[in-house]
Amino acid sequence: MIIAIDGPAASGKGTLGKRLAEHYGFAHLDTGLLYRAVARVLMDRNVPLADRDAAAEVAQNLDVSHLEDDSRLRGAAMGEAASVVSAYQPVRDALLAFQRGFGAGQPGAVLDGRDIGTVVCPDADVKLFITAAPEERARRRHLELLRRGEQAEYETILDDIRRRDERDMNRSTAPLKAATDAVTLDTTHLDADAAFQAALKIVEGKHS
Ligand SMILES: Nc1ncnc2c1ncn2[C@@H]1O[C@H](COP(=O)(O)OP(=O)(O)O)[C@@H](O)[C@H]1O
Ligand SMILES: Nc1ccn([C@@H]2O[C@H](COP(=O)(O)OP(=O)(O)O)[C@@H](O)[C@H]2O)c(=O)n1
Repeated sequence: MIIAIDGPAASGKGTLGKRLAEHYGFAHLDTGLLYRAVARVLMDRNVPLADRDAAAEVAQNLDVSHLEDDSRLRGAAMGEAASVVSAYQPVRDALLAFQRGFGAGQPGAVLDGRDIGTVVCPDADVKLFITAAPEERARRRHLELLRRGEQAEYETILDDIRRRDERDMNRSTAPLKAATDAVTLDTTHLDADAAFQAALKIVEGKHS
């Protein structure tokens, strides 16, 4: 079984994906980490993010084995940079096969990102589109960054989130949007436990 989770920045996709995967004993892939990792390699090499050919070359040769271990990937700068390189079609093309093959040989997989229900797994068994008001998402990300020890201003994070959503929704390739057969879950007034319970109902409802 494949569960696809999409939605804007800091809506709780990863948190939910992890919990659903634990609940069902499925593999989980936070696909944002792939784009963050491409951005990180470019930044480490001092290559401008605007260099599309270099970004494509990095994506084609990306080492996907240590994504979860690297806390720098989760920083605010990398999220912004990921959103720039993720708009390049050759970068997306290079990362597609890995995402589509993810979870093969497992009882199931949960993938979260921006285009899982629309492009990566259009035949997913369940598609969730997780949203929350930008102010609530900024509040969550602010807390998260402070906990990680990153300097962060709420207003700056809110601006960053709005700009990134705008870019992700309006790019020509695989824009952020709900698949026509996705169920939208607004978590503005749901804590992580309540969001998980609501998602579980949707998943079970699709399979009962
Ligand atoms: N429903 C929720 N209510 C409050 N905080 C949440 C909720 N879901 C996730 N969080 C917290 O918000 C932050 C962003 O969540 P995350 O799962 O990383 O979002 P995304 O993967 O969509 O960027 C994390 O610190 C997470 O613990
Ligand atoms: N499937 C995906 C996942 C992420 N991305 C891009 O990667 C960026 C970082 O994604 P992320 O999921 O790690 O970001 P957060 O929602 O955690 O802030 C996004 O802003 C998108 O531009 C994408 O284009 N497609």
